[in-house]
Amino acid sequence: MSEKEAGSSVVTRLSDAAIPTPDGTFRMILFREEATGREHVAMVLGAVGTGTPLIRIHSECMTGDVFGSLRCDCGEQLAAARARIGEEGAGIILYLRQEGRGIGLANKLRAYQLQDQGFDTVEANHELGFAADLRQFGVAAAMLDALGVRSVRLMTNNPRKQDALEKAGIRITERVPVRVPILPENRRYLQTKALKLGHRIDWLPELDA
Ligand SMILES: Nc1nc2c(ncn2[C@@H]2O[C@H](COP(=O)(O)OP(=O)(O)OP(=O)(O)O)[C@@H](O)[C@H]2O)c(=O)[nH]1
Ligand SMILES: [Zn+2]
Repeated sequence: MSEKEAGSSVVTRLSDAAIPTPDGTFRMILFREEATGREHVAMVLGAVGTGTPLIRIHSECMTGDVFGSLRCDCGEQLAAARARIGEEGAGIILYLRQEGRGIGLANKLRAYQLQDQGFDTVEANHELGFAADLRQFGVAAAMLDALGVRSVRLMTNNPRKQDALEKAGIRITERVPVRVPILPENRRYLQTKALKLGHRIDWLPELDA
């Protein structure tokens, strides 16, 4: 095991194994964030220690990632990122255990109940006493550092994620948009992300409903 520090985050590499997927055989590398005890995952395909690999930093969304919830775009984004990295033959998915933009699964389900009563995703967080987004990305920088990666092309629609990663010491040479289908179930969520959280979702047809 080896410890790595970047910014204020310290991570310890715990273990790893090959994980074959339809998009290629990734190496799953598990890290522990010392400040919180949370275990975060790096899925690494191919050689990434040189150049500027394509990466996705994905925050845990059990409802979308595992169970295919259509309330959000997470599951589609994760699959799209894996496929795109598979096409390039190299890249990294950092899977961060900050469910519900950091409020945890229990509170996210409460937030969904509020959304069913008419609150949007940001208002629901506020109603529960949380800021709109509690996530920290220093741990992602520490994991990249441990993997020998200092410069990346980042797959995201979220400029705040980009800023946070740059502040944590990672150079971003390009932001690569992640296009996902707009469905009746996720349309309002995507609109709110674009209007209130600053996401660049240029393919949303209109922003006024
Ligand atoms: N609190 C809350 N969290 C949500 C809701 N819908 C999805 N999430 C969480 O939002 C996070 C989305 O993470 P990402 O897809 O990595 O990030 P993003 O900010 O959407 O930015 P992108 O890189 O463009 O996808 C996950 O942690 C989800 O669990 C919601 O309605 N309320
Ligand atoms: Zn989600």
